Amino acid sequence: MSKIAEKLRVATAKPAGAPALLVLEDGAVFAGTSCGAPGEAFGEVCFNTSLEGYLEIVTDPSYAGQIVALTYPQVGNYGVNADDAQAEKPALRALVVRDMCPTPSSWRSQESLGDYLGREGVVAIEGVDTRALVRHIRDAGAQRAVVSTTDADAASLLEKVRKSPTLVGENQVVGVSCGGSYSYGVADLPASHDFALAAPADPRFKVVVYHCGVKRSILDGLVRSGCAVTLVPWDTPADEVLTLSPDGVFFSNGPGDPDAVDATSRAAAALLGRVPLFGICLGHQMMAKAAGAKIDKLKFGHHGGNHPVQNLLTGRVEVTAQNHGFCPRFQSLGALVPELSGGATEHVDDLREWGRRSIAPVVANERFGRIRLTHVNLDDGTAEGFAFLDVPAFSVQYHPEAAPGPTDAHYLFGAFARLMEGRGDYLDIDIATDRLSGWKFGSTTEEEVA
Ligand SMILES: NC(=O)CC[C@H](N)C(=O)O
Repeated sequence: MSKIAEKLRVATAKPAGAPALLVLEDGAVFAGTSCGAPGEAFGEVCFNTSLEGYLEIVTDPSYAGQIVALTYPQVGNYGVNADDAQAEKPALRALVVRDMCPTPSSWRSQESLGDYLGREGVVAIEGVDTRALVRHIRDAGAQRAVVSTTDADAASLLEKVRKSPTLVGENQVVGVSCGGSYSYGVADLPASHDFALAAPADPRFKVVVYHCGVKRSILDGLVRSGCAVTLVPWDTPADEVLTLSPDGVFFSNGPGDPDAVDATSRAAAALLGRVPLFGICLGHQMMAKAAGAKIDKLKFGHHGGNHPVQNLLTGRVEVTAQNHGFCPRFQSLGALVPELSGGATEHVDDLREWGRRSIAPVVANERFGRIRLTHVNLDDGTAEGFAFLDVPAFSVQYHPEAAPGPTDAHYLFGAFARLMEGRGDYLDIDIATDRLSGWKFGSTTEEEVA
């Protein structure tokens, strides 16, 4: 080694953390070192493929009950800034990375990610071959796992993992919802984000948000589209919400198995047709369940920032942020309406077929009338968006608020505003000229606010 290289090695070497182990329920073992809080944490292991936005991922309440592995190899380079956090506290069980950077460099950094995780009590392991881990999960599927810095015996950890609870059937929303109602408005926007400066001053809509573990960026998206937001707990009865006389109701993202979150889907069923509705991710699943949809569990889910989704109304492909392990099945909502489905009478197994035919198919739902498939995942053909045609409501499985990820789909917040204005063409728009939300395709800040 040259003298310079040796000096560099000494200057950048970090002190080795305590030994740590990641053990999967199928017996796979990954050794590494601790880079967060000491302890032992159980959960379903998944991987997120985003290239940046680790704080947004770590603080996304939808990760409650899960161990998250980041595929980007070096994590923590630009530190942590509280304005980027999606919730006050992280809800994920543990974090797995290849290499944790202890010396962040950014003018926005307030502390290192490792220090943040330690302070928040999140167990984390580094030094894991995350490529091997991802290939393993891709083949074997999502499963229970443990990260431990306190037990060095893989056999003993495996025994504990196999006794730990599964994600399926557990209500994780209870732990990340709010205790009572509160409001969120222009004054609450994160001050260091450019858009906070350009937000509309006078909210035009009163919106109630079912807080199932909502990401702050979703609230920001609603406020930027002219909403004054009141958040209510996940199990608030629909009648209580209606006494607030909202212009619209929003169903938020949230963790865990949607089939374990009955009170929220019951509320969605009671509100459909009585007030305009919009749902994202778990909210999409809640609205679909209200219409009787069956929910599938995906083999290892969609967690990342580059999932291609085709908008069947415009034909355009949006690159989207995603974070879900479950998905409602479009085919379970009802029989096709041939005259609104290009003459088709039979459901197709692979929903990408509708994009090939340039058709946005419609089913007849027993309870709520006609429902249109508006968005499809181009990687695996899963359903990504529904619009009800006979009641004012629509929802998407992916994350238009990004955080982290691309903002191609931010126009959906503007669409919700148009829905609340009673416009039938609220979704049938050209992304490039969507002016209502102030969004200009390709820009990252609010440049024009109508
Ligand atoms: N981000 C979310 O809202 C996730 C929804 C649900 N918990 C799922 O995993 O599918």
